[in-house]
Amino acid sequence: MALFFQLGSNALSNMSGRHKHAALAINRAGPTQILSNAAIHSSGMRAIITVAKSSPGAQSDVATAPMSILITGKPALPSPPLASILKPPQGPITGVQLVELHKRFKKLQNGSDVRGIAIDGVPNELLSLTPGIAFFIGFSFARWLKSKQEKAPVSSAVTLADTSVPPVRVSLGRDPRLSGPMLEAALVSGLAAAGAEVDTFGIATTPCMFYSIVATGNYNGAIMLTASHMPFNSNGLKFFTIDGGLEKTDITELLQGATQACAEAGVLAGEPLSENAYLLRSALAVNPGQVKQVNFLPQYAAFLQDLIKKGVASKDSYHFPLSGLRIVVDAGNGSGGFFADQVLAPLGADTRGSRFLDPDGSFPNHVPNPEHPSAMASGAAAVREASADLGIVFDTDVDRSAIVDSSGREINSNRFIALMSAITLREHPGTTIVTDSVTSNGLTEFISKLGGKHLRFKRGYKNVISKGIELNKSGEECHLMMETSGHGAVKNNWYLDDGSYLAVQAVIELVRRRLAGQGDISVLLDDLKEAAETGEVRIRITDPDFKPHGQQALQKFHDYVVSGKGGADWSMEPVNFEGWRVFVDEGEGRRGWILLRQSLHDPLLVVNMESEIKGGRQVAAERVLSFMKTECNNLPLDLNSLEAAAAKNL
Ligand SMILES: O=P(O)(O)OC[C@H]1O[C@H](O)[C@H](O)[C@@H](O)[C@@H]1O
Repeated sequence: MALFFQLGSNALSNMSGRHKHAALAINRAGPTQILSNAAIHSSGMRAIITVAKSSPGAQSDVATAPMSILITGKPALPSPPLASILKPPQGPITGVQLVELHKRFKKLQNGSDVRGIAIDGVPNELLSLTPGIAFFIGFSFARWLKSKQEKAPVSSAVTLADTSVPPVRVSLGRDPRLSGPMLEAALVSGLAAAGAEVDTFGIATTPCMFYSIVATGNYNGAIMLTASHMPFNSNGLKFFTIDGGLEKTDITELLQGATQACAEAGVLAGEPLSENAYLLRSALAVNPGQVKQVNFLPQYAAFLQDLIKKGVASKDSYHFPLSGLRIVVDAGNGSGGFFADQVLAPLGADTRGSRFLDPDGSFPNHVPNPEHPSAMASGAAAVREASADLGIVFDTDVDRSAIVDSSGREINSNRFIALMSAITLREHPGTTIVTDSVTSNGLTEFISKLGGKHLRFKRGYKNVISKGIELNKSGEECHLMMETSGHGAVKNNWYLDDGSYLAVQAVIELVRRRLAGQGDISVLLDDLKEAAETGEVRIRITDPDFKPHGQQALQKFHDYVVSGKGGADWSMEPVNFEGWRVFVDEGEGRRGWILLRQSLHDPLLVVNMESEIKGGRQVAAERVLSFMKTECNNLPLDLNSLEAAAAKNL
C-alpha cells in the first residue's frame, strides 16, 4: 500500500517537525530546489524528497548532484471515504480531451519500452512520467494481462471500480534511480487498483524480472522500472510476459489502455493535480494483502551461479570454479553490483578492486553504459589496478554488458560480438548470428571464417532479437543475436536480452581456457580485423514531422550512390535492411563503409562510418556533407554536426 502527495516549493512552509527540519537542512546545504515529486511509502514509513542542487555559476542551469533524503515518520494524510475513490471528479470527457490525453501517454513510447522525464528541475526537460501517469500505466498493464488471460478485448477486462475479478500476478523491480521508489509505489497502486497482486523486488535487473516469470511460474507479468543509461532525471518501464519482452504494438495498446483508464477516472490532460488526487484516493483503496515485498535477487543470483558451475563443470572444484581468479565488476552504481557479491564471490572469485557496486541513482562516477568510453575506461582501469583476470562492465539495468581482458583491453561493441560469436560457433557450428546495422566489415569476415553466417540487420535490440526468433521459426538456426550497444540474446536463454548471461558466458570461457592452458580470453579475437577509424554523426531534422524528410534524404542518397555521382569508389552494399550502406574502396585492398539511416526513435539522420585509413573518417564526412549540400538543400536539416565532423578529424 502506498500514499502519495505532490510537494511544491510552498510545501516547505506547510511542513512540520522532522520533515521540515530535514527539508531546511537541504536548503542550508546550498542553493537547492525542491522538486515537485515526493512519495511516502506507508509500509516503511519513509518519505523520499528528491532535490537537485543547482549551481548558478554553471554554464547552463542544469541540475547537478541530485540526492534523495529519507525522512521517517507517519504520513499525515487523512483517508478519504472509499465512495469518493471510485467517483470520477467530473462528467464524461469529450473526444478532443481524449485525444489530448492520449498524446500525453503516446509520447512516452520508446519502441518497445516506455521512457519519460520523472524528475523535475532540468531546464527544457518537462516532467512527463509522473506518479499519476505511472498509476494508470500500471492499471492498464494489469488489465491488459487480464484480457490476454481471458482472450477478451482489453477494454472489457476490468473496470476501475472492479476489484472482484480473480487477480493477475505481477512482479515489479527497479534500478536505483531517484524517482524509482516514487514510481514503484504509483505502479503498485495502479496494478492493485485493477485487482492485480504485486510482488515488489526492490532493486533488481531487467533480465531477473523475466526470469521471475519463467522460473517461478508465479507471475503473469513483470515490470522493470528503468531508463537504462539515461540521465538521473529520466525513468522508464520495460514489460514482460512468459513470451518475453512486450513488443512495440503491445506498448501502443498498453498506452491506449492507460488513456482509457484515465478517461474513466475523469482525469483530463494537463491536470496533474486532479490526476494525483485521484491517485491518492485509489492508493488508499488498495488491499494491503495484494502487495508484498520479495527479496528475489538471491534466487536469481543462485541461477547464475549454477550456470557457471555447470558451464565450467570442474571435477576438482565444482562448487568453487572461480577460486584463484580475480574478477572485477564495474556496475557504474546501477543494479549490477550483485553480480560481484552474489554471483562471483560465492563461487570463489576474488572480486576486490570492483568498482561502483553500490546502487546510487545520481550515477556519480560514470554513465553506466558499456557503449560509453568513460564506462569502458573505468572498467579497464579497475582491471589494471587490481591485476585482475577479467573485468565486467554493466549498464544500469544489466541487460547490456562488456568485458575487459587481463591486459586491460576493452572488449565491447564489435569485439564483444566477435568473442560471443566465437564461443557460440564452437557449440553451434554454422549458426546464423544476427547483429545491428552498424557492425564492422571485420566482424562479418570473422564470423564467416569461423563458418558462421552474419546477418547484419537493423538498429534496435528488439529488432535484432525478433529477427533471430523469426529465423529459427522459419527453420534457419540462429543462436546469437547481438547489438553493438552490448544488448545480446542467446537462443538457449529464452531469447532474453541479457547482459548478465553474456558475462556468465565470458566467465565460463575464461575458466575453461585457464584449465586447458589456452591463454587469455582475447586470444579468441586474434583474427578480428579492426578499422583504423570509426565514427557517428547525428544530423537533426528540424521539422517536427521528421519522418518523410528523412525518407526523402535516404532516397536521394540511394540515387546519388547508384548513379555514380558519389564517385567511382562508392558502391551500394547488395543487402540493406535499414538506410543505405555504401562500400568505400579505399585502395590497396582497404575497405571502408558509410551508412546513412534514420534514428530509431529520434528526429535524426545518422551517418555511421568506418575507414581502414587514418583520416578516412573525415574524408567520408566531407563527402556526405557535399551530398547533403547539393542534393538535400530543400530539406529541413541542421548540418552543423556534419560540418564539424568534416572540418576536423573527430
Ligand atoms: O537509432 P539510434 O538513434 O542510433 O538509436 C538506436 C538505439 O535505440 C535504443 O536505445 C535501443 O534500446 C537500442 O537498442 C538502439 O540501438
